Amino acid sequence: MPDTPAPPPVILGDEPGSFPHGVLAERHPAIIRQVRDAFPYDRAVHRALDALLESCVKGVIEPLPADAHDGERWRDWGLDAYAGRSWFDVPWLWSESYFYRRLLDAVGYFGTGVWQGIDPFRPFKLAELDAPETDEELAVLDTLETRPADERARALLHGSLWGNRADLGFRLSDAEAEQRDAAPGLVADDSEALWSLLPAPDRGAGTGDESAAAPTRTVCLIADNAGRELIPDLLLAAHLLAHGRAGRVVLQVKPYPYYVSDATPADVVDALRKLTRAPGAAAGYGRRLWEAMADGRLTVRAHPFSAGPLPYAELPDDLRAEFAAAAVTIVKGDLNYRRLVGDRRWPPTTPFAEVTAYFPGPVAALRTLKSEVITGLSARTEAALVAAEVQRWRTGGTHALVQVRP
Ligand SMILES: O=P(O)(O)OC[C@H]1O[C@](O)(CO)[C@@H](O)[C@@H]1O
Repeated sequence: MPDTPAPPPVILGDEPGSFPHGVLAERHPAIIRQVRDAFPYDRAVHRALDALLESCVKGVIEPLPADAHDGERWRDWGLDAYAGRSWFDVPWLWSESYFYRRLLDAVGYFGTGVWQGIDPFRPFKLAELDAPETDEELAVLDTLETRPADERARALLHGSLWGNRADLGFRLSDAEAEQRDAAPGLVADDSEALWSLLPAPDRGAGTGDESAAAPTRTVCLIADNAGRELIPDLLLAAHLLAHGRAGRVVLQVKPYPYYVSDATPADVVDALRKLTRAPGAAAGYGRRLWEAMADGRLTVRAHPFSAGPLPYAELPDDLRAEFAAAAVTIVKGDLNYRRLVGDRRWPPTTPFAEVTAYFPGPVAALRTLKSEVITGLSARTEAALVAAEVQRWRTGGTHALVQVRP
């Protein structure tokens, strides 16, 4: 039996001029500057932010404070092996993730002072939630309500997919991202396979009497960004519950602020309040979601692993069991895609099913492309993308994919 070939190398940020290097050397300092200006932080926080900035650009990975509540966990995740090394010389996935954990330390998020538990990205998240574009997107629901259920389902799935473009970390240092007239190209579309994993629509469902819906299975949704991505995710969840496509939706969010715009439980509540206070059909979605949370059909989880630096191949047993029992686990966004397939230099035509064979249950990725890793493309699609955009299609946020491993 020939040995299984070694996987391609893990992506590092050690190549000046490369995308990962730019994220570590330019985007992270930009995020530190934006966070510093967003709050009336005291001198101690400013000193800590200066030290982190120095460390990011010229220094090495520092260990967590000795009294860090999650020190043991980060040591299990590899901190002892990486402390003392350059941010650019360890797996990019790991160093990027650890940057956000160190940023929370610098602003006193886990401390005992006035900044304890204050999300350093909250101003950016609230500004997005209150932006006119968000109201415009919610107003579309009034029109959508007049369409047949299967058309609504497809529209809400696409809303969840393209909601991933709204990513503050991606935009904070790429201001043109919003203005760029994205040529929204789907580089892979397994949407029909995704729908086939879900129970058939319940004929009586959608009548508002969800109790009529057949007892169906759980859909896990590993969320990504708050605001204009989380709202479409919640709308999709509401539709699945209302139409018998899921008996329960488990929404996995982050236990603390992460990657600027990643959703926390507080962001879920903000999104629900936004919906319930919106005019038109959006308020009905908000009320149904609020009730579903209250009766357990919508469950929100915030597992520590969700804000960790490891690939999903290293899922802890409790999450493995949860995903194994689900009809499908929908994995949202670019970072989750990197964790799902492994942040490696896969040939783009590497089968998605091959790199996700370890995943304990059926899995679907909904992602806009914002980093280099890619799998599951046809040779024809790859050739067309390269001919049109060289390698820009990988990181510009203008292309997306729906990939499924049943
Ligand atoms: O919010 P998303 O879709 O996970 O995107 C986060 C992505 O943005 C970046 O920080 C920069 O593109 C990536 O490193 C990361 O995977």
